[in-house]
Amino acid sequence: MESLDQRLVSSWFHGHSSVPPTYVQPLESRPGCRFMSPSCMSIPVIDLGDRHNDRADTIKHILKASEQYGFFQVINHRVSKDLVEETLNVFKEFRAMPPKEKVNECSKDPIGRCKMYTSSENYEKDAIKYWKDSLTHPCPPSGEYMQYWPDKPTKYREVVGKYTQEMRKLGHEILELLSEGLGLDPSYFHGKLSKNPQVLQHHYPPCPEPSLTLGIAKHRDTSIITILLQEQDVQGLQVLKDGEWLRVDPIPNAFVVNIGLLLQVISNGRLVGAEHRVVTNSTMARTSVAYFIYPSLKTIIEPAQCLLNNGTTLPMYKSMPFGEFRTSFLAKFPKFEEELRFKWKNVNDAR
Ligand SMILES: O=C(O)CCC(=O)C(=O)O
Ligand SMILES: [Fe+2]
Repeated sequence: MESLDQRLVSSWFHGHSSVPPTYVQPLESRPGCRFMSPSCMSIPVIDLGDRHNDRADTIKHILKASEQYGFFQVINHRVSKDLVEETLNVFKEFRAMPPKEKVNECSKDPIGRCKMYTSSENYEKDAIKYWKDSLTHPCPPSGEYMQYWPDKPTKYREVVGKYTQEMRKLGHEILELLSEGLGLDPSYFHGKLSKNPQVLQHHYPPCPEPSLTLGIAKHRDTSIITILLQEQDVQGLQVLKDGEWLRVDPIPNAFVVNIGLLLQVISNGRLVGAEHRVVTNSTMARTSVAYFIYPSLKTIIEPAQCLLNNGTTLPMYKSMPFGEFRTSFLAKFPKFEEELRFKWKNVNDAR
């Protein structure tokens, strides 16, 4: 059997003028133009540094974007441009290392929380594979697990350590705005709900037949929110809005933020954990870095009590510890969200 370093798309794609049959998506999943919106349509942009707007305005905009799209970009976020560049560079240096070395650098954690994989986390189960390689590890503020992170390139731990601390601050700032908008305490997400952040870097090599493949299948994130850094000049991310795929084009010095399924549940369905996917292209490799805000495994995920107005509003979702949520999501995807929903026949049945 092939080893992981041999399976990585980046190890073998050179010199292929067509994609192997196992990478050809069924017709209905292919990234055709049929459902593509005009490129003038885009997700909202939230200016976090806008001194002309007051906080109430920013909250109004961010809430509207989260209700209508579940996706937005943030600009003027105060994360240093140099640090963002250094982070992308360190991941690109990682991506250029020999395959065996990459896999070795990600295989130090005895229980596999720091790891590399190709296609998806479920490679064996993926009947059709995805055109990407990924590297992931926890990045809690305590610094725990850092000894299992890659230590090549030499600056990896220093740079990714600083970057994930900045993401934590930015994540809290965004969650404070969303909390205030929803009517929750501004610090609602500061404790166990954001205790287990995870970083996930994707490398999508150029693909000889982009119209037949996908980098990531249509999915929702199982996070509270996700903050994504995408390379300038390489398009790939798309979000499903009203039945059409909308491109999320990179804009300078911005992060893409999306609402995860957990926040959809906590907000009792008010905010949308939107479906998204990644398409490939034939000329340029693409790197993206996702920072997921996750709770600790025992944290109960359920609609926030204070949004149920003392029992006068029905909860739309069942309660579940995050650990169980993750396991069920992976086992039952894509039907999980449906199962999580209460199906009240009428209001009186519920009481
Ligand atoms: O690479 C991207 O642009 C998106 C990645 C993503 O959706 C994910 O990691 O969940
Ligand atoms: Fe995602």
